[in-house]
Amino acid sequence: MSWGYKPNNGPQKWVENFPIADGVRQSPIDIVPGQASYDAGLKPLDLKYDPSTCLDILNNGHSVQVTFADDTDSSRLTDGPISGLYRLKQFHFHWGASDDKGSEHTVAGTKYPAELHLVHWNTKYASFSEAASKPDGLAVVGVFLKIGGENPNLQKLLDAFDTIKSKGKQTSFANFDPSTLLPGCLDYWTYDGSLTTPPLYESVTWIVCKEPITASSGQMAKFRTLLFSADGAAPDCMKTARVKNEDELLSKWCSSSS
Ligand SMILES: NS(=O)(=O)c1ccc(C(=O)NCC(F)(F)F)cc1
Ligand SMILES: [Zn+2]
Repeated sequence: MSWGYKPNNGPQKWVENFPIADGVRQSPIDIVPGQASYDAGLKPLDLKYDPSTCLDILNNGHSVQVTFADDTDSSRLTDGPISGLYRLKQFHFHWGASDDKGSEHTVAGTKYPAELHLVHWNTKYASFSEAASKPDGLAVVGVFLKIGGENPNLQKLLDAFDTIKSKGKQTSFANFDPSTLLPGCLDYWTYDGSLTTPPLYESVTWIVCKEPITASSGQMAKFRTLLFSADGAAPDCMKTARVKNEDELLSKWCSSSS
């Protein structure tokens, strides 16, 4: 039985096979803006993405993921809270069964309907897999989705969902620019945390954007048509999101405007 989001294999059970679930820097957390400390030493994020590095879109059974060619530095993250250069590997989403929940991080207890994660790895290591388990191996940019107007950039992804409805399906997906999914303002909170799904490696510098992007309720409903289950198996609608115990956040807050 592999990990998932059901009562018998979900977040409360992950510690049985992944004891680091009880670790010291587990994500997600509740971000409490009033308790975050401002750090004037933090730089604005520098994100540069090359749409020609976009490869394919995949239903991996616990999210929908868009994967990028990471053999060059052309899609990368620098500055912000990190040192060095981190290459974009993939982005994916977490969402809920209804519009009132779904994000993994919360802001003073507020849940958003979904959360986008842009996953980057530190090029001081030879590959993503080598970086994935190192304390400074990964940097994930998180962007909240809130219900609002139709998002035409998000729609390009949703239009591909019908061909990757069940687990394991993937299809080519070219020339998508992930920066079209970023908010206008890139102010962020940052803290040292972990992967939010098994193996829960404590290898992530989290960079959570303060400003959400929008998706319509209909667009959120499209995420929920994706299935956890493989072709032929009993259909099991995908709803993701791990919500960890509410603990203090020792975060730093950057305002690139100041
Ligand atoms: N939801 S998250 O924290 O952005 C997140 C990002 C990446 C992975 C991932 O690549 N797991 C596979 C690995 F690396 F071999 F462990 C898991 C979770
Ligand atoms: Zn994620």
